[in-house]
Amino acid sequence: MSTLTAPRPDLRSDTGRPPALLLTEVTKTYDGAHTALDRVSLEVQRGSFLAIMGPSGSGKSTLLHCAAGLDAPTSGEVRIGGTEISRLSETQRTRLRRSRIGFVFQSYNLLPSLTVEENITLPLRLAGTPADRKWLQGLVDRVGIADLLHRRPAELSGGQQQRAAIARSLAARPEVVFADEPTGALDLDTAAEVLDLLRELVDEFGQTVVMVTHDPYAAARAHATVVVADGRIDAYLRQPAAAELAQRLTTLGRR
Ligand SMILES: Nc1ncnc2c1ncn2[C@@H]1O[C@H](COP(=O)(O)OP(=O)(O)OP(=O)(O)O)[C@@H](O)[C@H]1O
Repeated sequence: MSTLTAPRPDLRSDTGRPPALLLTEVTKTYDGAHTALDRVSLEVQRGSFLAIMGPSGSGKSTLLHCAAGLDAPTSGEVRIGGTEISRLSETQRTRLRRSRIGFVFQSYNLLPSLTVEENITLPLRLAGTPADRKWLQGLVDRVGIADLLHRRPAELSGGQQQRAAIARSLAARPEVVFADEPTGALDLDTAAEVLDLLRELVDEFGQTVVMVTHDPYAAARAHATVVVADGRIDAYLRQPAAAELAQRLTTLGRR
């Protein structure tokens, strides 16, 4: 078994603590026939930013869903901060997702009838966790939406909505934030700002982020990129250049 390790930023030491995310020999078979993930092992250290890339249909979403407890693997083990989640019941997984995992989606997924502030604190209310006001204030200041808290999502730009979604993902101080194409709906400049923000949250707050993306420039903002092909990890690249990733994906697309 090859366990791959994302590099850790300098100046941070958490020796002795389990990794933020650990996948061991994870296999996912759909309809008892199609193997979407084939014995994938992956270790993501706390405070690191990992990108997942690969051709269409290679298994990126399946990997994200199994790693984030949205779906159960057919075999193998998934641990979030040391807790084995692959054998939990659906109810237990839902509870764990609310308290220990954050999500950022391409389409923001903010509830239109709630204000930005209500959207951000919704995961806490669902988890029954008391709000840490000081943390939340620092978070909305850092994310740059402190002046927008009383607006509804429809009154925000796409970039502002994604910033609000990022603040929501961090409200409960989760073990891992999973981002699924977080810049897919944004123009180039706004996408770059959102990626810079994600990277800064990793570097400043020690947050762990795992991001699926089709964009080599987005992946190049991470500490490392896993390239998935045919349900397996084809490559693990530390700080690859966007051009190298683009070349690799073009080659895989031709296979
Ligand atoms: N619910 C499902 N039932 C059956 N097959 C599925 C299901 N979800 C995904 N698959 C199959 O598993 C494989 C991997 O799909 P997955 O969505 O993980 O790929 P992906 O890399 O995220 O693709 P894309 O970049 O196009 O979103 C594909 O062959 C897909 O058709």
